[in-house]
Parts: sequence; C-alpha cells; structure tokens
Amino acid sequence: MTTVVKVEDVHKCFGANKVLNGVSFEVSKGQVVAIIGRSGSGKSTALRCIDRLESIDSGRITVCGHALHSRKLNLKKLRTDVGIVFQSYNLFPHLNVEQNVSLALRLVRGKSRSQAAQTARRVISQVGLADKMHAYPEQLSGGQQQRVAIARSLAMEPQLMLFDEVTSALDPQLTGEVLQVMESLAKGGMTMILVTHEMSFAAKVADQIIYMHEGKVHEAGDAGILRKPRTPELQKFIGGGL
Ligand SMILES: Nc1ncnc2c1ncn2[C@@H]1O[C@H](COP(=O)(O)OP(=O)(O)OP(=O)(O)O)[C@@H](O)[C@H]1O
Repeated sequence: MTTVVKVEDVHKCFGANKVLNGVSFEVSKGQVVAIIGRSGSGKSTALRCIDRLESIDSGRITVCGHALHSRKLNLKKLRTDVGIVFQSYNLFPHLNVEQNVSLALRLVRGKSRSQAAQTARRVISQVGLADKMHAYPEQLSGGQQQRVAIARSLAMEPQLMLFDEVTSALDPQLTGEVLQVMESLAKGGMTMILVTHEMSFAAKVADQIIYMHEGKVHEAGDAGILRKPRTPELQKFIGGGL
C-alpha cells in the first residue's frame, strides 16, 4: 500500500514546553486516521507539522512524497497536495460561496475564471450546497460555512485532507451535517487525518485511531482500541464509553 504520510520520531518544543516527544505514525493511501486525546496532548501541533505550518525540532516527516526537512521542499506544491480545514472557517465575507471556493483556483492554480467556476460548482454540490452558490457567508449557518471551507480545500484536488477539530464550534445538528460530508469523502477514498473529539464518529469512520498522551502516540490501532483500551490512560479518557 502506498504511504502518504510518514512521521518518524518527531520532537517539538514551544520554549520549555515539550509538545511532541517522539511521535511516529504512518498513513496509507485511502486511509482515514483519527487523532484523539486530551486537550494539550499535542494533536493539533502534530497535524500542523504535517502541513509545515509548524517546523519540527528533530525527526522526519514525509508527506505525499515531499520530505519536509529537505532544503528543496516545494512548499507551494506541498500546500496544493495537502488541504487543511480548521475550526474557524476563514471565508472572505465580501465574496459569495462560489467566489470563495474559486479564488485560490485562479490565484494559486492559475485557472481561468470559467474553469475555476466550473470546479467550484462541482465541489460545492459535493458538500450539499448547490442551492447556496451565490449566498454570502453571513447568510449561512456555521455548518454551511464549514462545508464551504471543505469545498474550498477540495477544489484544489488535494491528495490528503487534514481536519483540525472542524466541528468544535458547531452545535450537534450542524456538527452532523459536516461529519456527513467528511464521511462521504472517506467513502470516496480520500486520505484523511482528523483531530477530533467526536469519538463515535472516529469509531465509525476511522481505519486507524491514534491516541496521543503527553506528546506521544500512547496507543494506536483500529476502532477496537476504543471498545477495549489497553492502557488505563485511554480507558480514563474514554470514560463511560462512546
Ligand atoms: N504556537 C504556539 N506557541 C506556544 N505554545 C503552543 C503553540 N501551539 C500550541 N502550543 C502549546 O502546545 C501544547 C499542545 O497544543 P496542541 O494545540 O497541539 O494540543 P491539542 O492536543 O490539539 O489540544 P486541544 O484539544 O485543546 O486543541 C499546549 O500546551 C499549547 O499551549
């Protein structure tokens, strides 16, 4: 199986705070990996290192064939191969949905206005917002705005999608509609890494669960580790069950 992400013995400090303390894991093409763990365990930092939004102190990370430690790293190509969606949507308020999604296609991918609009319409329909094509962000719910943010990433045709707690700011109903889009992406074969607090979603969709604890991969495996955790730390984290 093709390896899309290889993280090897990664260490990272913020000042005296050791945030990643020897993290290693691999993600194969088409796999969905959920990173779970307590607040402050280093989940988001690990994810951000994969897109080179954070640099690392030691270790190696290879993503979609890009060696992130290489001096020859093509950051622009890395960023087009890897899509990342955050908790905050960061849409342009003065642009409508179609324009928000097509902007990067024109600026980064150099597509013509009509080519970009065509791709935008396809991915906006994919996230279930065909009827909101000309709406402005303020006219959309949080869940709809988050789906636009996902569409914006999809438009770049990434090989890997990273999701950093994308439903944390949403109420349960809106969370459901965003998770549904993520689930359909997973079923479509997209390689995905998600940092999430949605345990039942992780159990349902992820091929691999990574439990981070104090900057390390403390326990990893398929969804079975959520039903039968081996370590007291993961048992305690899951608490009363899914
Ligand atoms: N840019 C930064 N500068 C300094 N410290 C940071 C920075 N980013 C993260 N940290 C610290 O690194 C530690 C891990 O943060 P990180 O966001 O990776 O944790 P997390 O497991 O994703 O937590 P949460 O679930 O609350 O988002 C925390 O102690 C945090 O304060």
